[in-house]
Amino acid sequence: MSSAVWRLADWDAGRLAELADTHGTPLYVQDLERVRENYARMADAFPESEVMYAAKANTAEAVLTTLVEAGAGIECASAGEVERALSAGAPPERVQYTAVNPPADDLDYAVRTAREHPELTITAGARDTIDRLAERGFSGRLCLRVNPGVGAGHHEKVSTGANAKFGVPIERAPELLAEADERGFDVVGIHAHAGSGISGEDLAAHRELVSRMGELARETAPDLEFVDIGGGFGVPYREDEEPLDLAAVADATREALGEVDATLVVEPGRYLVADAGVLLTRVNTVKPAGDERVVGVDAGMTHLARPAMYDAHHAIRSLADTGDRGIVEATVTGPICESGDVFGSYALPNPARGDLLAIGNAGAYGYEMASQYNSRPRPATVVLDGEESAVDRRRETIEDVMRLDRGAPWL
Ligand SMILES: Cc1ncc(COP(=O)(O)O)c(C=O)c1O
Ligand SMILES: N[C@@H](CCCC[NH3+])C(=O)O
Repeated sequence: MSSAVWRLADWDAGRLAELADTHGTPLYVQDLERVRENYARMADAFPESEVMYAAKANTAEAVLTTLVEAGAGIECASAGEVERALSAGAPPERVQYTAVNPPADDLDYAVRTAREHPELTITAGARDTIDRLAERGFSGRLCLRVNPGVGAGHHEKVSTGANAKFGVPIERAPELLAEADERGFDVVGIHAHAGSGISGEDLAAHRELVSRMGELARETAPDLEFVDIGGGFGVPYREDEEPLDLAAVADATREALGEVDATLVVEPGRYLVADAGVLLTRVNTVKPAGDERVVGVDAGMTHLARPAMYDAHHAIRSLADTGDRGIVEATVTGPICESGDVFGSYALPNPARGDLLAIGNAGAYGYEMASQYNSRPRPATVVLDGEESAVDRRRETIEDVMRLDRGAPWL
């Protein structure tokens, strides 16, 4: 079995430096072999279950096809993700669209797609959504998203299980399931998701969610096909953090679920892709600031939003030939005109202009949350597979950024 943790030191510095020279920076690099290893570990821990990859973590085409080929289904948060999953070859019966306050266009798309592929499952988290599906003539495979009343996650902004935006209160689920059944929907599953980045003490909250879902399945819906307990499996972001003991988590999950006559579904996103990705960036500016150095790099919050958004920590490794420059405390900042555009403070070999740095664990919610704020083009993604490498997403240009503008000369 592959190592449960892959740290920045495990990346081949020479190869990353070559990729940066060839493709420029900032550059996302995603290792498909590591994605396969992560999937295999998850599938191994949950052998009689279905693993649905939460595509929102990373929709690079090669990542989706790699996971589909490995056997994963795909959990999608939008019409765009469903389209990506299907075009990556996911069989429609392994695709789930989780509708969260869905825009009309998404529902139109989902219903049209379900007409063509009746095996597709649509998950609704509000009675309103069920009504809107019915209005569009949908009576196919329906899953009900439940709000179990217990949330978890690495930050309050990613804890969903007790947030009223997500799902119907668990107490109302029996009534809504029965009603949907009477209205002629093919009610196939129940779903809940505690939140993202669950580890340590949060695991107890997750077990509580699983136990409530088990009870709901036994009590009200004995002929469901599946009970989906969401994703959220955490990964270590700090170099001294331990990885999840996935086998123990899986055992505790099965115990908390109890006997149910339905398939257990898990929806990992981060766990499958986070440590398989790095963001490469070059130092542009070095400024002394008291005992510290302010180190400006060419990646910022528009490329990797997590530090600005959640104060998330991502390890940074210098890939430069730093000789005996010594270690300094460096505040690593981006090029965006916001004070929050800071990755954090790092002890690094004294950085110099042109040094290449690798930012770790960038494979999940990295490129996906990138924006064009400050009219900054989004970076390229290169995927690695053994000795092979390929550009999965090309770097945007300023023309790409302006493509939709009214009156752009090339329109
Ligand atoms: C419904 C649902 N499923 C799965 C996931 C995947 O979460 P994670 O990437 O933490 O595994 C998310 C994101 O939090 C989600 O909202
Ligand atoms: N975007 C979050 C995870 C949220 C997942 C979506 N429910 C993060 O980077 O940690």
